[in-house]
Amino acid sequence: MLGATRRVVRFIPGRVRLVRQVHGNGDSEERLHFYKSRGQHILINPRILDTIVRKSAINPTDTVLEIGPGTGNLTLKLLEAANKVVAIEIDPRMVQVLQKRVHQFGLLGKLRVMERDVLRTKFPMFDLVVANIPYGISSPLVAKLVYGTPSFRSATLLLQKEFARRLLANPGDSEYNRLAVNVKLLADVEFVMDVSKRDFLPSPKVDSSVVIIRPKSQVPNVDLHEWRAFTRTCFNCKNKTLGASFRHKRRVFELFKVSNNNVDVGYSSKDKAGVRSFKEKINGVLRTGGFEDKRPSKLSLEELLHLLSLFNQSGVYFNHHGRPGEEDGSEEDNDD
Ligand SMILES: C[S@@+](CC[C@H](N)C(=O)[O-])C[C@H]1O[C@@H](n2cnc3c(N)ncnc32)[C@H](O)[C@@H]1O
Repeated sequence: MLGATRRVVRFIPGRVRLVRQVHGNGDSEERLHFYKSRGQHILINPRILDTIVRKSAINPTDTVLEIGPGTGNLTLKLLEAANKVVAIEIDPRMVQVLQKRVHQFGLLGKLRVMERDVLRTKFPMFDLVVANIPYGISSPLVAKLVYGTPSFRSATLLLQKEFARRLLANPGDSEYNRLAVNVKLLADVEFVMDVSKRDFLPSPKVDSSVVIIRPKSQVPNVDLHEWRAFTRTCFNCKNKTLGASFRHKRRVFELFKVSNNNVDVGYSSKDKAGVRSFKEKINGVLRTGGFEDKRPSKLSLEELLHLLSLFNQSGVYFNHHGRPGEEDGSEEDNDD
């Protein structure tokens, strides 16, 4: 069996733990400080590793992208199942251990390692993602995958349990938030299993869950920049009514500018009258659409899409990319 890991853990005072890790084949021995700040919690339960690989339904012709391979426990199993693995790892010490281990199993020819920060790296071509990701970057990473990646079959991700619950949440659930609604627009999320903190080395403070994100084959015809700016405005205070959220003076002012080609707004009576009538327009959309007393955390994807189209039809835009005739650019955004 590939990649089994026995370990001896010693605690040293201070920030980090010294972990003496002895790999299954006996002759590779590494000493590593695992950094909390990098989310370095190594998955050591072979049963969980096997389930993650099996549930990912990897074809022998697939290229798998692994984010944060660490010391390679998951990588070795992915290399057995896939044609190729591209692994993006930020920590050069981990890269060294990974390459040494993979070499020992004669699988180096199937592995490409990119020693980079995944959030600053353009993804290479791949068929699917399988990864135990660093939890600290879950939100921008999921957004990058779902919003910034041309086409892939699925992403099997080991996530912090609470974060996974948010991705799986539905309107009305307490965990339902902007991230959930943004992901739902473009992808379906399936729950696979919960994973105990005891299955990691060192143990994190939180439990984890595995989910599979599958991009939808048909997505609503909506400008994605406009959509994300719209959900940012709506979910700013997710439990307030939309009527109350859109009453906010600064918000109305910003939307007025965006909807009017970033026009300079001063204190002239003409400008003030312009903003006043724009505010009336917003209120009119909310009233006639029946959204004034609704809370965003209770609205379905379809209802939110309907509200956005009502706004746009009335000339209310949330991002200049959304306005007719504007170029679609690319901008990074954190959805949480
Ligand atoms: C939770 S560990 C997973 C290790 C391994 N995949 C496993 O399952 O045992 C996360 C890994 O991601 C790496 N990492 C952290 N931040 C990263 C980043 N911004 N870009 C790429 N890798 C990162 C860490 O160094 C660590 O190896």
